[in-house]
Amino acid sequence: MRRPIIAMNFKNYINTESETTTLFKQMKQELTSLGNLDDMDVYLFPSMGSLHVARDIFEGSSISYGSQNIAPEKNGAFTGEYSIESLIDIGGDVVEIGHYERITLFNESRELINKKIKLTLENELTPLICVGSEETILEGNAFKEYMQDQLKSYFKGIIINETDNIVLAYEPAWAIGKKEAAPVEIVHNNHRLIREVLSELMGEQVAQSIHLIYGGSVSKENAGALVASKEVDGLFIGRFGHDPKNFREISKEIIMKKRSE
Ligand SMILES: O=C(CO)COP(=O)(O)O
Repeated sequence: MRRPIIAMNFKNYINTESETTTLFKQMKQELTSLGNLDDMDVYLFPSMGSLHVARDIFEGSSISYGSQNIAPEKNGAFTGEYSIESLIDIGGDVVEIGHYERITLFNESRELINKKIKLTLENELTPLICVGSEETILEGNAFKEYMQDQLKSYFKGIIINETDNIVLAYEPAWAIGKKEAAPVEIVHNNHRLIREVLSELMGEQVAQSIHLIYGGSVSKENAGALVASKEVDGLFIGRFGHDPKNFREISKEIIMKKRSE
């Protein structure tokens, strides 16, 4: 059984120590008010300069935190990058890799993403890998072909085991930063197709162990419908989770829908 996931990417929206401290304390309180979350995974990706705040507030709780990016190697000459050694040192256990903004704004190649996935798995952390970030709406065979190509290059030379904790976040570029999320039918169908591709590449058993979540303009209004499919293991929240009350509502939808399956 795959564990349901509540994930949130803060990008560079909330950056100061005081803002982050206030927000994280409120979010922790809101999540606590939802009861025991031992059957869920909560992954938060603060703005990189605020990781120490996440450590101070979430260490020892069931809320995990991680970095929005890492250097492709453990250490060395990578000016301006964040080392996985720092993340491990600060108690992080999840790494976001290959977000659409990393690809378009910072020219990340598939080869580089492949190295980051390898490094994360070698260090026994959880990679949360963004996929499907194409600019145009792709469905059916066109989407499947895109995914075959992307996943082949992302996992090149990597042997995946059922016991590895891997999360793929389907984040179509055309639904990021918008008013509305991708239509529910497209999300559910494309998740099914991603799983088919994973099965072809890695075998059914391994494919079934990989988590698939959706991201792109997730809100308290659309969260319930988006997670109402066994193919969707959770959501990757952005802007519409900045208000702790909205974050609570979105989390509640995920918890309710996944527990009732
Ligand atoms: O990119 C996202 C999560 O990684 C989604 O962001 P928005 O929800 O703000 O569109």
